[in-house]
Amino acid sequence: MSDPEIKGLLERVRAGDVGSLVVLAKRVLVGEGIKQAPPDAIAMLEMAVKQGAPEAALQLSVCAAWGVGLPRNPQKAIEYLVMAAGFGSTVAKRELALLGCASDGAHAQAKQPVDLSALTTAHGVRIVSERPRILVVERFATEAECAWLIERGRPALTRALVYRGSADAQVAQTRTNTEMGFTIFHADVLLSLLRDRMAAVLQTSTRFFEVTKLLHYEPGEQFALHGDFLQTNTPELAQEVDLRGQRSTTFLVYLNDGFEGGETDFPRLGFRYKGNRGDALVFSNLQADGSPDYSTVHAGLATTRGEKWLLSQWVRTKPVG
Ligand SMILES: O=C(O)CCC(=O)C(=O)O
Ligand SMILES: [Fe+2]
Repeated sequence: MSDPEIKGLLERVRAGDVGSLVVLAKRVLVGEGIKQAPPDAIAMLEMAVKQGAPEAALQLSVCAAWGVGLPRNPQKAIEYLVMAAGFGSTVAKRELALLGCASDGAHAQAKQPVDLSALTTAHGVRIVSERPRILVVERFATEAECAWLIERGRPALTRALVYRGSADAQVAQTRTNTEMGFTIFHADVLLSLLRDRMAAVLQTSTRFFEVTKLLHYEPGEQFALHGDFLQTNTPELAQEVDLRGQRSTTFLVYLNDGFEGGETDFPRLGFRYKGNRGDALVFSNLQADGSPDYSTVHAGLATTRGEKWLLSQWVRTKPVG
């Protein structure tokens, strides 16, 4: 955002425009065109909430769920969702329904925390291979959760990129599909709990998780053979691995049915997997000594009919800052 744009925004905020206050708060939260100051951003969002702005309550629900600008507190996140629903937000009402919560805040009146354990626990983990470690979790996500994630991410899709010789990602013919990342302005409470569910399967913490990606393949689009571990053959990539850790694990959730082809193919293992909607495939990318395991190279094969939607979570060996 340029200086004149910020100036205009500040003027509208001073004139009492609550919508502009929310826009400004979001910029301040991430430092876009203005100095980053998360506590100020939270204070602005709280001010906007006092004026009944559903967008502000929704953003606060994300901040509380993800621990951005606020200590991580899923119960508090749900309180903000209830507030947004009270201000008339249909998105908040739908998200609360998905989380199994009443949108009238009945639990708050009863002074009872919402039981989130069912949302953050996974059942039916099946070991497909010990070495390399491959797991399948059927019905990891519900149909409603899958539909929600597709709907939330769809508007933000852009061409998927590839990391090659440098730390900057590039367009490549080997990756022709589209993707989006659930950054703080696309994320929501549900996804934060789904990541807890993934962490429960992996017996780790979401602190090691990169930004969760939504992948979309139209017929003919593919993600050609690749390893998810990072190459360390250039100084930039070696430094990146030193600093941020290797990509140790990949967690994929298949979000739709009804396409042909489109399997995740591991040619060196003679293994191919195509989940039904909600099923998860989890695999390790590293050997026991932490070096890349080349037997885990894999491809997202092109679909021959119908589109494919997938949630892709890369997990590092070090906390992601
Ligand atoms: O689309 C697929 O099946 C594979 C996706 C993938 O390889 C990844 O996200 O790392
Ligand atoms: Fe991959």
